[in-house]
Amino acid sequence: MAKLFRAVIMGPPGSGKGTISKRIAHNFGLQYLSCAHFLQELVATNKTEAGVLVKSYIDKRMLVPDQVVTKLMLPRLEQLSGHSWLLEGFPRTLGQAQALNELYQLDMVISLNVPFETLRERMSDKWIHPASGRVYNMTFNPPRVKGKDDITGEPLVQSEIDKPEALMARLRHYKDVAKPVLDLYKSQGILHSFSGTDTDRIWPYMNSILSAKLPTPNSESHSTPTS
Ligand SMILES: Nc1ncnc2c1ncn2[C@@H]1O[C@H](COP(=O)(O)OP(=O)(O)OP(=O)(O)O)[C@@H](O)[C@H]1O
Ligand SMILES: Nc1nc2c(ncn2[C@@H]2O[C@H](COP(=O)(O)OP(=O)(O)O)[C@@H](O)[C@H]2O)c(=O)[nH]1
Repeated sequence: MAKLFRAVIMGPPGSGKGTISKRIAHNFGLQYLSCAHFLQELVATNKTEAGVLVKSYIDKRMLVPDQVVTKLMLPRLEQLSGHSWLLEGFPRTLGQAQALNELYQLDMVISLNVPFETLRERMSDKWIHPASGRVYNMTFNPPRVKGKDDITGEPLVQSEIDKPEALMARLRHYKDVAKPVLDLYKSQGILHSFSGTDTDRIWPYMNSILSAKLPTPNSESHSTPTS
C-alpha cells in the first residue's frame, strides 16, 4: 500500500485555503477536512452539549477552546485512518498543533501568504450561500446566475466579517495565533510557504511540489473542481 500523506493548509482569511484545498484534494485524491465545516455540521445536526457549546463560540466568532475542538477533531481524523488527508482550519493554535503532533506525523504544512490589499479586494467581492457555506467571488468564480447559489438557486449574501475593518482585526488575530504554529512546523522542516496575489499563479508551483511528493490519481495540472 502507498504511504499515506498527511498535510495541513494554513493562511489568513480569504487567502484561498478552501479554493486551493479543493484542487489539491481533487488532483491528488486526498480526503479534505475543513474544521469550520465540520464544526458547522456538528452544530446543525448535533443538539448535544458539545453542539450547543461549539455554537456559542461560533456565534461570538471566537475560537472554540482547544480541549473542545481537539476532542471533536481527533476522533473525526481517526475515521480517516487508511486515507491520505488534507486539513484546513485545524490546527489553529499551538495547543491544537501539539495535540495533533502526538498522534500524527505530518508530511507537509502549506502556508499561504497573500498581501492585505489583495485580501481586502477579494473579500469585497465575496458572496456566500449561508446554508451550505459555498463561496463565490464575482470575478474569480462567479455564480452561474448573478446573486444565486449554483446548486439551490437561493440568494447569496455578503458577510459583515468580510468588511475591511473586521478583516483587519481577523488578520491581526490570525498572525498572532498562527505564528507559534508556523514556527513549530518550520522547526520540524515541513513548512512550505507560498506567496502571491493570484491563486491561479500559486497553484501550478504548489502542484509541482506536491507532484514530487505524492502520486497524482487525477493528474490535470490546471483542473478546477466544480464544487
Ligand atoms: N481550529 C479551530 N479552533 C477553534 N475554533 C475553530 C477552529 N476552526 C473553526 N473554528 C470556529 O469556527 C468559526 C468559523 O471558522 P472559519 O475558519 O470559517 O472562519 P474564520 O475564523 O473567520 O477564518 P477564515 O476566514 O480563514 O476561514 C471560527 O470563528 C471558530 O469559532
Ligand atoms: N480575485 C480572486 N479571488 C480569489 C482568488 N482565489 C480565491 N479567491 C476568492 O477569494 C475568496 C476567499 O477564498 P477562499 O478559498 O474561501 O479562502 P479562505 O478563506 O482562505 O478559505 C473566495 O471568494 C474565492 O472565490 C484569486 O486568485 N483571485
